[in-house]
Amino acid sequence: MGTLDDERAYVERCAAGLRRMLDGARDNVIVGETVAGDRYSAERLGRHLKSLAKELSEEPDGPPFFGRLDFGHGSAEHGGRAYHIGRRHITGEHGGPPVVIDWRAPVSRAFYRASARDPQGVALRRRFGWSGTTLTGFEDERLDRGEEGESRILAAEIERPRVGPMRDIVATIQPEQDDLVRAELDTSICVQGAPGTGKTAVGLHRAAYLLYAHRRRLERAGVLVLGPNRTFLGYVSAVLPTLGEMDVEQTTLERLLTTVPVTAADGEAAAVVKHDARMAEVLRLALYGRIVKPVEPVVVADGSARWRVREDELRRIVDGARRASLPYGVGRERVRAQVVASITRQAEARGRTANAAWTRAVARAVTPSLDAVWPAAKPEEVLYEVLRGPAAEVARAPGGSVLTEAEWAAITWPRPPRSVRSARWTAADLVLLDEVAAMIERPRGYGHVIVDEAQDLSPMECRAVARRAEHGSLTVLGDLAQGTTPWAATSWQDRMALLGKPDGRVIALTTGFRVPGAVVELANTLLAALGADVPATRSYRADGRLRLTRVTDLGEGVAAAVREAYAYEGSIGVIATDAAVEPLTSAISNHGLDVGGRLSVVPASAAKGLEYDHVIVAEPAAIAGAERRGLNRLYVALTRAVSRLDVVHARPLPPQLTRPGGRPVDAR
Ligand SMILES: Nc1ncnc2c1ncn2[C@@H]1O[C@H](COP(=O)(O)OP(=O)(O)OP(=O)(O)O)[C@@H](O)[C@H]1O
Repeated sequence: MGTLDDERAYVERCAAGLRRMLDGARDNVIVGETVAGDRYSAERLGRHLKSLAKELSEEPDGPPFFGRLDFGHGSAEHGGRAYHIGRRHITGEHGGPPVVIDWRAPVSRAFYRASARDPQGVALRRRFGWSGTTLTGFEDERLDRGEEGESRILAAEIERPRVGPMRDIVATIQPEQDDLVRAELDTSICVQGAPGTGKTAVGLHRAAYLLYAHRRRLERAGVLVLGPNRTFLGYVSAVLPTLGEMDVEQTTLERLLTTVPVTAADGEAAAVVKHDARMAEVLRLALYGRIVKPVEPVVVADGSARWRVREDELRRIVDGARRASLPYGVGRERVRAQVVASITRQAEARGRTANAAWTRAVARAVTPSLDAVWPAAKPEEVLYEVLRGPAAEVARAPGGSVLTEAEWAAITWPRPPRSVRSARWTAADLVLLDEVAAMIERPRGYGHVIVDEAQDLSPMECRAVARRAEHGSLTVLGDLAQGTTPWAATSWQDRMALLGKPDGRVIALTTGFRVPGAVVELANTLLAALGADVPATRSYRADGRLRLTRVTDLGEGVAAAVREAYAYEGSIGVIATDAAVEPLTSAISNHGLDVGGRLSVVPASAAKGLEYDHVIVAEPAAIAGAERRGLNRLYVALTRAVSRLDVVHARPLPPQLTRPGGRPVDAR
């Protein structure tokens, strides 16, 4: 079974194994660059080996394993064997069995899933405790004897103060999370989870798992992770590389859709219309409205000959291409090809040989006729026509009746730019431009797309994501209670349909690993007022502290709370309305306290998905009152704390925030 000394000796074997892998990878870099069949594979192989060599040599000296499974003799497949499980596979000596098994391998699954009730052949599960790279101890569960208990190592990992960016959770993935991490590649899933239930962690580990299980397919097709903003990505983007996965594209939807600079902003009324699913129809009609009925034949001069495609034939060609429901750009090229084919037939009937150069020349020569019936289109031009105004005039154009007059008035430019080149685009316009671009030419898709904070996606944004997962699958992560956009989701079924996966399973995660129990209780009192139909959650954490402090001067009060927070280790986040960030930053600095380092002052609008060890929420009533879904915003702010939450307020607290049981919160 192994004593601590045995296990320490095993750590040495792992180190030797890693050295062997590193030497092997280095040798292979040299060989790989010369042996691969073609340039593309040589490059790929070379890149792969180089990154493996780099990874292995730069591997932070993390623990080589975190767990061990000893199978009982009764297990058919693994009878009597023991396996160490770690973040990465470590090869054994002389082609022998690996010394460490990757956490994603099928056999590792039992580490996360086996229980006394269902031991899955496991006699003993061992969890290791480390201090840096020193193995400090282990905990055993003799599942074959029905032993299974609360793990101290697990609790310590979950309750550890947070510093720096988010870490992986491979050592402590919970069974309900493991189910989602290992869901089949072809299944799209939607995870509804209260704050801190590990949605983001699950999404990232699912990406790593899928890449392991379907490496070939996904390396080619690509995996995309979409987060709500850059700060969030900064917080989570190190997790996949530490799991050895460098090739996942992690970005925000806005960045993914940015084809033109955003230099203007919409008011809420305009944004709401622009994000409505009906805009897809408006844009479709505007784009296809550019196609006009042919009124002239196509005539191509060719030396002494003149080739002609009659008006009625051209009309048939155009109608046929329209009916084929091809992307607009492909339709245009089909019309061109059919016109050229018709001319080729005529020419050949007259004894002309149609070689490639001649065909190309004819194809060029028909462009003016093609432009007249099926003009080339750029997304900006189409959107310019839609937003150009005046509203009443645009409303009469194709697609006019899809929106009401008031809606047209909301989105058309009050002072239209002179030309498309001088148009100033907004963030919502990016989504519309993407819609048009995709109607002209299908965008690149991915094998798997993971979208976080998905409750905030608008119907038009969902369509943009759906297009990228059309031939792949989706992991949708979110919490209906945390929706803060005007178009936030109220039901996952609707969103999954908009995301193109109406049959995607919706699964709830209900155990919170971030927020301490007392804080969850307080935040939960808001739920009734949020109108979101979400299951109740419980916190895994019995530790933590909640304090409500009424002050006369908010800046002073917050600075005092910060000073106290500095006495503990871990990150500190002050969360306030966007407008209060500056004055509070000054107030904190004026008290001689450093902003930056482990203290951040965060606008409530950017706090989503983040967590701090100690959170100070400044003036909840102001956060709740700052926007239409201000109470949802407050719910997000209150649920960022890992160890301690201070609520500091000069104004009365919002009445929706009550003590469990319904008593209003007494500030003092
Ligand atoms: N099984 C686990 N073991 C250890 N830590 C975990 C586990 N699951 C989640 N955590 C930790 O709990 C915290 C919250 O996780 P995460 O950010 O993924 O939750 P979330 O559901 O996305 O939250 P939110 O809705 O607030 O964005 C993180 O620090 C994460 O590492």
